Amino acid sequence: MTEIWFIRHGETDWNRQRRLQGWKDIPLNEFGVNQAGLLAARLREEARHTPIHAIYSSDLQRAHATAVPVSEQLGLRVRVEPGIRERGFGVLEGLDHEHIDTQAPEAAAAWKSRDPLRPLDGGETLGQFQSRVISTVDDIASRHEGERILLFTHGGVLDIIWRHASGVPLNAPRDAALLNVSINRVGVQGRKWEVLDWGDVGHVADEVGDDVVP
Ligand SMILES: O=C(O)[C@@H](CO)OP(=O)(O)O
Repeated sequence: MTEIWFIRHGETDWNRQRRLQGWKDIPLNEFGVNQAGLLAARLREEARHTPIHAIYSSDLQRAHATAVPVSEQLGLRVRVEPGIRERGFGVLEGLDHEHIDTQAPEAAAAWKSRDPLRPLDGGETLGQFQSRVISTVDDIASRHEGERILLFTHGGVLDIIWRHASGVPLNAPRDAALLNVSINRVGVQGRKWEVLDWGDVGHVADEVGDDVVP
């Protein structure tokens, strides 16, 4: 088995403003930088009794900047992996949740339908995104059999991971939170994925919310 700890990046201004980022490369805000520091301290303590063997990050700076303080504490380099970047939301990127339906009605409807085949103007279909994420994680896991690794990634990626490991279809309601700097533990053994523990934010107490929809 490979034990993977999926970690969502710290907060950005766009998270706070509820604006969709996708492939837009938005930096952490001050609060997010602080969250990354708290996460790094937590993982340094964890690593004393629970060895961690490798660190991967999405190539988007909000994930990478969350991974860097952890890599410094653990003495491990960050391996950049574009396959675990957020979904490309095309014309929806930059829009906030409040105005999305009026500013881009067709794309917003496609996004909210969660139909894996429905095209999203300028972006990835949900099905393309799912295939990219699952094949990337399977590939990484196969290189780390018997090890424990960290993957710094995004809310949409966590949604795909949770569903795949829990057997919940893409269009069914999700009852798991996708929180900034949360640690989400999954075991991967060949084709069998299993949620070990989800939504651990003990290092930041109650300072985080779930802004990921739908
Ligand atoms: O792209 C975004 O704005 C959100 C969407 O869920 O994800 P994240 O903030 O985790 O990158």
